[in-house]
Amino acid sequence: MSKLRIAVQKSGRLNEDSMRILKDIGISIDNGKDQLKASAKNFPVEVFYLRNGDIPQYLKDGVVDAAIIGENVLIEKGKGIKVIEKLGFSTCRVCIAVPKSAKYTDVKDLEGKRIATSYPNTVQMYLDENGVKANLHIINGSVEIAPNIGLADAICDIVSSGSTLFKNNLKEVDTILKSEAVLAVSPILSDEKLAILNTIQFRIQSVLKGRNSKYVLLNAPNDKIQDIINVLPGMKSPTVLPLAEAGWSSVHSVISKNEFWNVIDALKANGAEGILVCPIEKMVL
Ligand SMILES: Nc1ncnc2c1ncn2[C@@H]1O[C@H](COP(=O)(O)OP(=O)(O)OP(=O)(O)O)[C@@H](O)[C@H]1O
Ligand SMILES: O=P(O)(O)OC[C@H]1O[C@H](OP(=O)(O)OP(=O)(O)O)[C@H](O)[C@@H]1O
Ligand SMILES: [Mg+2]
Repeated sequence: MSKLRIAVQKSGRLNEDSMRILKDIGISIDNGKDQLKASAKNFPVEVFYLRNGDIPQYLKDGVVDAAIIGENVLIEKGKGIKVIEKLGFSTCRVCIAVPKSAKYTDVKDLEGKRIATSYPNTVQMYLDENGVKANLHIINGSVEIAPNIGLADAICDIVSSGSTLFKNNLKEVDTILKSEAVLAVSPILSDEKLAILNTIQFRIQSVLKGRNSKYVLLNAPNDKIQDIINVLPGMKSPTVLPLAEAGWSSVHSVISKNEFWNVIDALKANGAEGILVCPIEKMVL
């Protein structure tokens, strides 16, 4: 039986969360130190540990079948590679930044300027879309230093908290794209491998839904139950169970992380007591 070859970042910002999601979907890997390839013990998967920046080419060539990779890298180097799932970690944005003291109204201000970046294709696409001509300086790391040493008038790089820009006396002036880790797929994939990939994707979706939801249990007098049900979304409809104490019930439901605090406030306002909130490991719908 053939194995699905999945690439993950060998080391860096994506590695830990990538390995965690594989573990959470039940793929257990014996990863000896400095191993570049490892087979899962209990699933037809082989994991390849690679540089994030090299993965798009491996996907294009079909050397690996799928990958967990930063979306920004695919946009830069992976034209035509399909993303099948956004994974919700390593969120960042690719931005234009200029020295704090520089004047910047819009992208036209980059006309004729020198821009330092590790993402030349992404910047060029953005400039072309806006009819701006600028000179790109490709640097592989520490891009934020470029304006300070007189190498560039602006930079285009990844921003997350903004602290690297701040420390280098730069300000973010334009966002070219937003990125997060994604599951990407090679265009060359046999039916057998596609079936393995479908199983993996289904499991990932169950894990992500679980991560984005909370299980809530609460007690309430029976005359308040309908009001409480009205503020609970639930997967189907909330579970209502009688308590040992007459006239009281326990209500169980699932709440999305995004609306969590608003729902809790509404539950309290509608007479809920003893509210318990539990994490959900997986949600299989
Ligand atoms: N500060 C950040 N906050 C959140 N996500 C980030 C941040 N910096 C980078 N990322 C995301 O993580 C990915 C990997 O970044 P990292 O710096 O670990 O590797 P890299 O140097 O870009 O790649 P390589 O593995 O080729 O050395 C980036 O492509 C981006 O999607
Ligand atoms: O907005 P912030 O939270 O400060 O994050 C942004 C910084 O993080 C990344 O660098 P990283 O630390 O990955 O170093 P690298 O250049 O060696 O990849 C990115 O290239 C920025 O420099
Ligand atoms: Mg980095």
